[in-house]
Amino acid sequence: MSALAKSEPRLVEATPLMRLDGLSKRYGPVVALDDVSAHVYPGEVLGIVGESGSGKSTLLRMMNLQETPDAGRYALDLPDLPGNLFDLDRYERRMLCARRIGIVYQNPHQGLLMTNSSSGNVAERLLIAGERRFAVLREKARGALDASEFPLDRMDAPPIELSGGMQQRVQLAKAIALEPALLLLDEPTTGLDVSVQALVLDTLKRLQQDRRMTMVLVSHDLGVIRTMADRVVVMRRGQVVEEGLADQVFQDPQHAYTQQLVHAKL
Ligand SMILES: Nc1ncnc2c1ncn2[C@@H]1O[C@H](COP(=O)(O)OP(=O)(O)OP(=O)(O)O)[C@@H](O)[C@H]1O
Repeated sequence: MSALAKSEPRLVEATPLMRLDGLSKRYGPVVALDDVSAHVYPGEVLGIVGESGSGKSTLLRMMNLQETPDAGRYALDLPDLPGNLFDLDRYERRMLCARRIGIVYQNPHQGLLMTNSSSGNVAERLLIAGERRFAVLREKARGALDASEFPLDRMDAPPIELSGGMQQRVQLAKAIALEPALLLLDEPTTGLDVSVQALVLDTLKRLQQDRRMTMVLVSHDLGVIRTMADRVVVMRRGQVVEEGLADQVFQDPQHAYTQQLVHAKL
């Protein structure tokens, strides 16, 4: 699928950058998450895979502090943060997300102002974090767009005038503009043509390798997870049913549900 070979498995470091412990969330009678725990090591790509409704996006929204669970804890191994990030108030959450967590949504309307310029969308992230100098904003926005392999001659065009692949690159530029500690990707290539999807995945992989970026990638597409992830969490009905190194999980799935997923894909 991708022109870039998957990198060698990275050495596992002792302290996870991110740790989720016992997250549970109900929406009325629907159990979206049931005692979910997961962790991500620095520089690693964690893939989260599972059927529709298994709780993947809910989990990612929690990592982006957009939602609070009914129970559970969330920690990032970064200076000056509480042991449980759900203890932060709304303003503190917003600042932490703007400065340290980037997110790319499946639907660009969720992440972008579609009629503002692409460079303006990226600059907005920098503005929230306190940058006010116009020349610096523009230069940093240009750098982030360039790193996302966005065609710079279109940087003043609004996303609404761009292709789906380019829109995802603007989202990506906005997400990485402040070099976040954690990059969250929620079905970032779903809905794109297969060839465009491969190019966007190549960009993500290049960024990951060059910057040793820590990523959490949610996808229902095993091919995407297989291309990108070092480790995988398999979710079903709000629970983690299997977790392990991606190659192991794909070659020798242990849980009946994972076996079904893997064999359906072959
Ligand atoms: N805001 C909400 N209000 C009510 N129910 C919700 C809400 N968000 C999620 N749910 C429910 O929680 C469950 C998990 O949803 P979630 O979107 O996390 O799954 P998913 O694995 O990401 O699915 P998909 O791949 O279809 O996006 C589903 O049953 C969903 O209907």
